[in-house]
Order: sequence, then structure tokens, then C-alpha cells
Amino acid sequence: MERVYLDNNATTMVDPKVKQAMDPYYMQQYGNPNSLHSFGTEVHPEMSIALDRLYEGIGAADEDDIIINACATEGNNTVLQGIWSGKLKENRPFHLVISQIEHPSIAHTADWLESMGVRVTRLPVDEQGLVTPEILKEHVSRGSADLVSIMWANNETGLINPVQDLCRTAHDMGALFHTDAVQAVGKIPVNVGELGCDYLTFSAHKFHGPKGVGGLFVKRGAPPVSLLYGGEQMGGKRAGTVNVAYMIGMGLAMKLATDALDYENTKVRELRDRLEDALKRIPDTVILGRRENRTPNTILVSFKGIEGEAFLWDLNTNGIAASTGSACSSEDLEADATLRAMKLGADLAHTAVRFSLSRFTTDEEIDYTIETIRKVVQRLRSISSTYS
Ligand SMILES: Cc1ncc(COP(=O)(O)O)c(CN[C@@H](CS)C(=O)O)c1O
Repeated sequence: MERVYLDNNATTMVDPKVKQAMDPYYMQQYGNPNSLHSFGTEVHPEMSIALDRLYEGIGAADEDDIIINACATEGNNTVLQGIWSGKLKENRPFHLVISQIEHPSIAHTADWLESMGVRVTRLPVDEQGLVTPEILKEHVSRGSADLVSIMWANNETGLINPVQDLCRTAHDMGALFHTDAVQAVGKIPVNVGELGCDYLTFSAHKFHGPKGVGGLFVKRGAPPVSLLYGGEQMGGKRAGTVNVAYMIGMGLAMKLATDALDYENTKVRELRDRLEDALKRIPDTVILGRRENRTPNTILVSFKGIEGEAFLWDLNTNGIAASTGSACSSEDLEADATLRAMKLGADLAHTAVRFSLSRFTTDEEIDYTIETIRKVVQRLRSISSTYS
């Protein structure tokens, strides 16, 4: 087998149909959409179709806003910094509530805001690794929070938070609610109308769209949030010439991913479960997080006595791509925040490896992965000084 890509929570392959849809916008229809001449106006119809697909994909109403930006990191920063700057203008304090398992684009932004004088509450997770309304009510008094931001699905464990209940609880407390839905869109049904959130973040390269484009949902009536000022793009809410090709690509990727949700939750889930069941047959293996409450494509597994980095290297030598936790913390050998928040022992936290499948993963790739993991675990344990 040539190579097997099982790191789709880090980024995904662009769907060939998405690539094909983007191609005309580089050398044929390359006008600036803000130009009044035909080169600019001729791209408007496809941009409108793309926007409609995004609205439909997350269940947004016509009166809501979806701001096209560069990535989820920008979207997360826009919400947290946008609400903060609004409070500054009103000369009012800002109390931000996040969880201890958020992606660094939330966690580190919160750290920076805290250094600027913002009050930040970081909610722990329960024994299942989830943030619950009970935890929110236990740590935050009614009326004290301005914004609650809790991720929908965790990028390392795949665990799905009860965001609808969290949103309702946040609103009952008088707070706005944002969710980082990067690992939910394209994996589980996302409907902002049912959820009731004020803001929601997503990123195209997580659901077979291009890297470098994302979306920020802003519910009608929610305080406007901006990070970049300049031209009148996105109604002045996000300045900068729109990347037409990427916006059109993200719109089609959203449609294809939404259309494939059944496949994700049947065939992809079946492939994931087959891999997970095979891993569980290896002695001294721990699967982190209950399968029933995880996105259908993700496994976080720990092999006792084997360092995650060494395991990944052996896998990579055999052509299999996976990761220890999230890609953005892969250089950091320190057990990352999510695993620390789950109160995993250092041995488990340092050996955790993430496998994340996609709709392009095949039976043969899973067969090869199972066979290879068995050999790698046996080899590494045979030379391990800590495993006996
Ligand atoms: C929940 C969540 N929130 C935000 C981001 C950032 O998305 P960008 O579009 O790249 O800015 C990510 C990307 N997580 C990758 C890279 S760190 C991972 O390996 O887990 C994410 O998973």
C-alpha cells in the first residue's frame, strides 16, 4: 500500500469536485467581485450559490449573517476580540467563559485577553471528558458571564459536547453563546436554528474544501463582531478582497459534506469501529472517550509503554499518517491541554495517538492499518524499557 492518510481532523484532501469547481476562478473568471465591470460582476452568481449552500449546510436563516474569512482561527478570534472591543467601547467589564479543552485559537486568545484585563473562566470537563450545563452553572453565577464559548466536538478525542443544553443555559444566565464547530461540520448534523447559538465557527479544510477559507455565523440581532477593517467587503464586517475561488470551493464542499452525512455516520463510522475494535484486541490499549459520544471518524488511543512520537514515526515509515493530539501542538512534547483536562495520567497522555478517517478512507486502508499497528506495537514494546 502506497500511503494511508488517517489525520483528517488536522486537514482533509480537497474533494476533486471542489477542485474542479474552483479552477475557472484563477485564469478565466478572475475579476475582483467588488469591481463594477463585467470581470467583477460575472462571479457574483456563483458566489451567491456558494453562500446559499453555506446557509443551507448549517441551517442558517436568511436574516442571519455568514462572514467569509480565512480560517477558524480568524473566526474564533473575531468573536472573542469582537465582543471584547464592544465592551471596551461601552467602558464595561468583559467576563469570558471557555472550557479547558478548547482549541488553542480559543484558549490562547483567552490567555491574551486575560493579559489585557478580561476575566476568563475556564470550565473543567467531567469524567467523560465533556463540558455540561451543570459544570457551567457550578462555575458561573447567573448574570456574571458575557460570552460562553464551548467547542461542539473536540479535535483530539472527537467527543461531542451537549451544546444545545449549554447554549440554553448560557442564555438563561444572560450570556451570549459561541461554539467552535470546526470538528462538527461535515461529521454530524449542524443546525444553528435548532441550536440557537449567537456565533458559530467553521473551516473549509476540515470538510474537503481548501485550506485558507472559513466561515463565521452571526445570528441576527447578535452584537456585530469584526477583526479586520478596510474595504466594504462582507458589508464592512470583514474587510479584504474575497477569495472567490475558495468561497465557491467552500460552498460546494459544504454541500457535498452535508449530502454525505449519512455516509459519514454509517460507512465511515463502521470503518472507524472496525479499526477501534482491532486496537482494543491489543493488550494494554486504552481508547479515550466513549464511542457513542464521539464524531464518527475519530479514535484517540493509548498503547501502554509506547511513546506517541515513536509510534507515529514507525507508522509514518510504513506510510500511515496519524497524529498525537492536534497537529498544531504536535511539536510540543508536553501532554496537551485537552488530555491534561481529562486528568489522564502522564503515561496515557504522552502515548495518545489520534486516528481520524474520512469519506475517502477505504476498507483496504483500514485492513493495512490494523496489520501494521499490530507489528509496530509488538516491535516497540519488545524494545521498551518500561513495558513488560
Ligand atoms: C476545533 C478546532 N478549532 C479551530 C481549529 C483551527 O482551524 P484553522 O482553520 O486551521 O484555523 C482547529 C484545527 N485543528 C487541527 C489543526 S490544529 C487539528 O489537528 O486538530 C480545530 O480542530
